[in-house]
Amino acid sequence: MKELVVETDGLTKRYGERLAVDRVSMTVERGEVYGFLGPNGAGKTTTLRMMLGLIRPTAGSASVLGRPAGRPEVTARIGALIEGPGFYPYLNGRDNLRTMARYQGLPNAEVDRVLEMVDLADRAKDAFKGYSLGMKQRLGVACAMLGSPDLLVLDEPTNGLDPAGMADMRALVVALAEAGQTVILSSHILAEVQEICDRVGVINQGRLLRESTVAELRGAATLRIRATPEDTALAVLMRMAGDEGVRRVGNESLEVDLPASAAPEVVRQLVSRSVDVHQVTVAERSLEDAFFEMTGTTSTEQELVS
Ligand SMILES: Nc1ncnc2c1ncn2[C@@H]1O[C@H](COP(=O)(O)OP(=O)(O)OP(=O)(O)O)[C@@H](O)[C@H]1O
Repeated sequence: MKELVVETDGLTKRYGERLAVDRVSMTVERGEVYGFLGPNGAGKTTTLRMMLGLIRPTAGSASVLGRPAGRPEVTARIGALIEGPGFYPYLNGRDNLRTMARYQGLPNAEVDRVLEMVDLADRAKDAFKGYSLGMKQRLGVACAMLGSPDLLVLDEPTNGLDPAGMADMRALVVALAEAGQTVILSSHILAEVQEICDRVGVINQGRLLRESTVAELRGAATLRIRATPEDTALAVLMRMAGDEGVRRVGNESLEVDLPASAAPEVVRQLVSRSVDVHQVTVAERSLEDAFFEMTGTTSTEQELVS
């Protein structure tokens, strides 16, 4: 069985009348990149803060590494980048990290290790204030990685970055994941989560709507086929995918509930019945489609960016 690094049970946070987090029960397994996905104000940061023991839940519980969240020995095993780290602007990157490392009783060699990891070793002697936003964020991740934490929590790590900075940050998370690091990454950017996460928790208005792998969330792929005569094509496809497994899409295409791997056999069967196959494409739902289906809202209403 997979080891759970995080497990929350009915985790709830109320601010006066506002229910910021509403009975969230989620799990994060060791070694995975968990995408915590939801629009602005959904309750992501509040949930993460409870996991880190920065705020207390109104009800429910969070356990991290098998212990109640907030215990000092647990917090010491988590590296977090939440709401931008506070660095000294006139100190260089390395000295900023050395200050943090000293505070945690870590040697200077550990600073050099994490600087390499985030690809900032070459710029380590430059003053922090001269760094680009992307470099500042990467230094924040380096800081969170000091002491090799069991869990890395990144709250909207690409927020405010330009496309190149975002790509760098995504590559960094992928590299960390490949090195076996467990990561929770919150984001409102669906395409980003789809690209780098193993599993996703979708949160909206404080409620966890779904927790699953990206593939499960998107559902099975379907085949889109344009073939004539359509009636014969329909009969062949229904024999292969069942009556319920074939639909007309638009004027000319048929959608079939079969995986991409079935495409060659589908074409063979159609051709053997003298059907002309004009086009076969694999139609995959994006995470964005799945999200909107779940929440029943449009991107403008949800302030989601993809
Ligand atoms: N300290 C607080 N006092 C009162 N309300 C709060 C507080 N912190 C958060 N909230 C409210 O709780 C809800 C959830 O906020 P939270 O910051 O957790 O959302 P989020 O998903 O992280 O959003 P974002 O992507 O904008 O950071 C919001 O309605 C927010 O206004």
